[in-house]
Amino acid sequence: MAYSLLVMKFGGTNMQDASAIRHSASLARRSVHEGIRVVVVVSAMAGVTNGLLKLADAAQAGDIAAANDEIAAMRTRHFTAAQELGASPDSATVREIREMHETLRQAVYGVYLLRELTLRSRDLIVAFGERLSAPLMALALEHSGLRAHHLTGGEAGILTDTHFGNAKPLAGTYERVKDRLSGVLSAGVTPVVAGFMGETDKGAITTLGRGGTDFSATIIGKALGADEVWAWKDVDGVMSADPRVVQDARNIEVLSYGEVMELAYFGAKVLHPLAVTPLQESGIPLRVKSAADPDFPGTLVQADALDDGRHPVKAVTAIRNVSIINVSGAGALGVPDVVASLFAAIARENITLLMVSQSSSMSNVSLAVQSSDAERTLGALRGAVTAELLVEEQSGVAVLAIVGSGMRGQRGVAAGLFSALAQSEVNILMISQGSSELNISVALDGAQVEEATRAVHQAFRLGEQPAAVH
Ligand SMILES: Nc1ncnc2c1ncn2[C@@H]1O[C@H](COP(=O)(O)OP(=O)(O)O)[C@@H](O)[C@H]1O
Ligand SMILES: N[C@@H](CC(=O)OP(=O)(O)O)C(=O)O
Repeated sequence: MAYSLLVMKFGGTNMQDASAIRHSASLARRSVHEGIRVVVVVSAMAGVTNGLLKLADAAQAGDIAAANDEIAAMRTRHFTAAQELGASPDSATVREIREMHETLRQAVYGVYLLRELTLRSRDLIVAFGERLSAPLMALALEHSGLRAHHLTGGEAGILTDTHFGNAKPLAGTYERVKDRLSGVLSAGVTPVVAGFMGETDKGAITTLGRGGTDFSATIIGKALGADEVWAWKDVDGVMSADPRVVQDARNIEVLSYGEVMELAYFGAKVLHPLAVTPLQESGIPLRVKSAADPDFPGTLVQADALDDGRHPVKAVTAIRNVSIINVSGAGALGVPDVVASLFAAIARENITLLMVSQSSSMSNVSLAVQSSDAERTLGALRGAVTAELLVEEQSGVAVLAIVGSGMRGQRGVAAGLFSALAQSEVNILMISQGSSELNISVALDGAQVEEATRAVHQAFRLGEQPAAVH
């Protein structure tokens, strides 16, 4: 296909040091040299986002020395990369990096003085990772002979709601992004956008949730009507399981938007769960590609799934660190009002429910949530029900899911899952099947999740090459 416009996303691994950045820049340059206009969207250098979260917590806890040490180490890392990419000490890039670290230090000092870390201040701090890597990518592109211009997410036009930490683009975003980036592109300049971040209409910095640079790239892809969005990764593409867990995990050639969303929702870290949503209406494909093997086609994510009829399940994935919150009490849960008030309390707290089940005797409702949300869930539910209902947490759980559009209407898939788990002596705590029939998920003991993933991968022969589909 002859492309005219591509959006390319480079994640933390592809930005981790000068040589990775230089290689990423060369991947963008290859396409620009073929006459394709390219928008580059970058993540923070690997580990920087976690470092920023850690230092913000340290400042809130009163340990300003630890926070400053972390900032100093980060500054050295960015300066070293800039220098290795050819920036002189008095260059605009080095000056900008120095100024950003100074602003970061001041923001962190504010947290320390107040001993208060709001979601809003956390976003301001954590977005520095992407703001600092964008100039490095622009530098690498310029040294490779291109003209480049870096922008923050807000400068690129990404306007979001005020859900700090998990913000969503507002409708006006697409027009703004188009306005702001079209001029840069038509001047023959490659825009480099800091991913993961946007801003509110009042100019406060927001972030789009962990792994959010994928989402930034697809928002920009939709806004500009790109031919495709390419997410470069350190893996071949979206695979039948996490290759760190299953050795013979295989690349999946084609997945539908729906399948990828289910996979991402159920823990496949390879893409942000909402990444494909901007592409669904326009049908713009997303390609997940390997930076180490750029000519390998990777995974094409598009509107239609391709099913070979022999592999109803395409992938197995898991979410770790899950807690099951059990609400029990004889009879009380049979009253519709009581169940409604449980869900209303969850919704007020903006907690994501991974699974829900209610016993047929109506004496028990179980909710699976990320363990990091367990405390808030317990509080919300205890506040919502009367004292005769017992609200308890069972921690150390994992949720395993099988995903594939070929499961629809196919008999025996659930049986295959349960027997694979039974043979591995894995006890199932909860079961759920989405009405879309794109997935079946089970909650199980977290200590058994890797073994269970491997058993399920083998039982559904996910490591095998699928038959050709015409
Ligand atoms: N089904 C899967 N397919 C591919 N990678 C997966 C899958 N599940 C988990 N992963 C993990 O996701 C990682 C890639 O995601 P991530 O590190 O967020 O990418 P990046 O930061 O490069 O955008 C891989 O290294 C891999 O271990
Ligand atoms: N840096 C952010 C955003 C992101 O998308 O990163 P990555 O592309 O490395 O997964 C994070 O760690 O969440």
